[in-house]
Amino acid sequence: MITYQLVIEGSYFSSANFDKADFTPESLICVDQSGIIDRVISVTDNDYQTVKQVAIDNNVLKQVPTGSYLLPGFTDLHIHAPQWPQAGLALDKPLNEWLNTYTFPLEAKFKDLDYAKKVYQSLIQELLANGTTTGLFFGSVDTNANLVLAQICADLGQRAFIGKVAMDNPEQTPDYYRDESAAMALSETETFIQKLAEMKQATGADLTAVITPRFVPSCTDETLQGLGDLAKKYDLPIQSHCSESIWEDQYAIDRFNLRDAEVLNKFGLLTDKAVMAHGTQLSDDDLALFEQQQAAIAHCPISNAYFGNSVMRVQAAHNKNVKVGLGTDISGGFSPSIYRNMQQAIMSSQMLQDSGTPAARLSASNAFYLATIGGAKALHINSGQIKAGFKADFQIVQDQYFELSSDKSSEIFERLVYHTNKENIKQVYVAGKLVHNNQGENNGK
Ligand SMILES: O=c1[nH]c(=O)c2nc[nH]c2[nH]1
Repeated sequence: MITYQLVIEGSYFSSANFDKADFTPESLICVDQSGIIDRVISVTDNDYQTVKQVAIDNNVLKQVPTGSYLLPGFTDLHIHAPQWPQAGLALDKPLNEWLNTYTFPLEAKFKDLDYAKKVYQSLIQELLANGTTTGLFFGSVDTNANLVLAQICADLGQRAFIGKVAMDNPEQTPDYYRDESAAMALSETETFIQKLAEMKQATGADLTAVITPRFVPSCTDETLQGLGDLAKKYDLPIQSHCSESIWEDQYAIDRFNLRDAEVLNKFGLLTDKAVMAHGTQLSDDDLALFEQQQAAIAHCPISNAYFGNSVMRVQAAHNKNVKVGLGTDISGGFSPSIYRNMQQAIMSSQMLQDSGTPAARLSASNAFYLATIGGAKALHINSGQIKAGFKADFQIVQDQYFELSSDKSSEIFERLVYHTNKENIKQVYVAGKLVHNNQGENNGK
């Protein structure tokens, strides 16, 4: 019999598809030494008691307490790591003014590596505590600060996709915060790719470099083209913003006489490994281009309420087979919680429908799919489902109203989506490793 790293005994929820979350009662979820779910054993299976006993003997059994449930960890598809000190602040200006007034000055401070360390330590702890097991991060322009972020993710066990932000267009970026030239933007990106690969090798951490043009306005043509070439050369994911606001959408038309998505595609930046944030202004033709390229959208519903000028059409994108996941967009979005973003995604979709877009509404099951399978598909990772062959990324979540509300599984599920706070997330695992413990070391074992 395989010696497991971890065996969790409990009931769990996992998305079956976009429209349905499955509930599975009492099971053993067996995690192998490489952090992959090897088997899920039902209480009615013959070897349930034997496997459980071996797990007890090996001191690797974790029992989910009554009234708590195992859920897959979440993927956050859009986080600006250096904006963490600004989360919940400075949301009083439209995107372009917000960048220049508040955000570029803040990100420029990350040349100071002590500051970077302090902020990134706090951010990663907070994300893990909120059940986020995989994050797709924009760093800052400064390569060394991005390596500090990567090291902290490695130390704390956060699976991380990280990009050195490239921005070199003197017309849209300030003197104090930009890559000096296209050549510098590209060579620093390549340095970051190589140093991250070395760190991954040295630490064994799950780190991936991401090609990161901030957005079309921030970059010269040469940088956009060079980044497209680097993405191809190293076969890497790409992240940027696309049609986030009316201003950004119009900027691409004014400069290129093309839609924002078409500009990204022209430079080789809209690939099947691309994750484009926001997309509130995407047209049907843009969605068709996303589908053709198999590119994904990071839906950031809280941030979109401030900067997006409208609600992103998640159902329309999903119906066109465009991959969609959720992003907090720290700090355009004030909350580090994907739960808060699931709730906002549902509420915003209701408003979209009420304002005349038919069949726009999202359910709790839809939002949960976006937070789990949607994000994982966008990044091509086997995460977000509790199933053999998937990464053992989990959160153990307490149902606060277990004793006074319905015990129907579909209603427990909705309660978890609507009511889970950081305090209710008792433990979080990435690839079978405990990365957040809000329960005391031996409690519940
Ligand atoms: O929400 C956003 N946050 C940013 O930092 C940013 N940069 C370009 N476009 C952006 N949108």
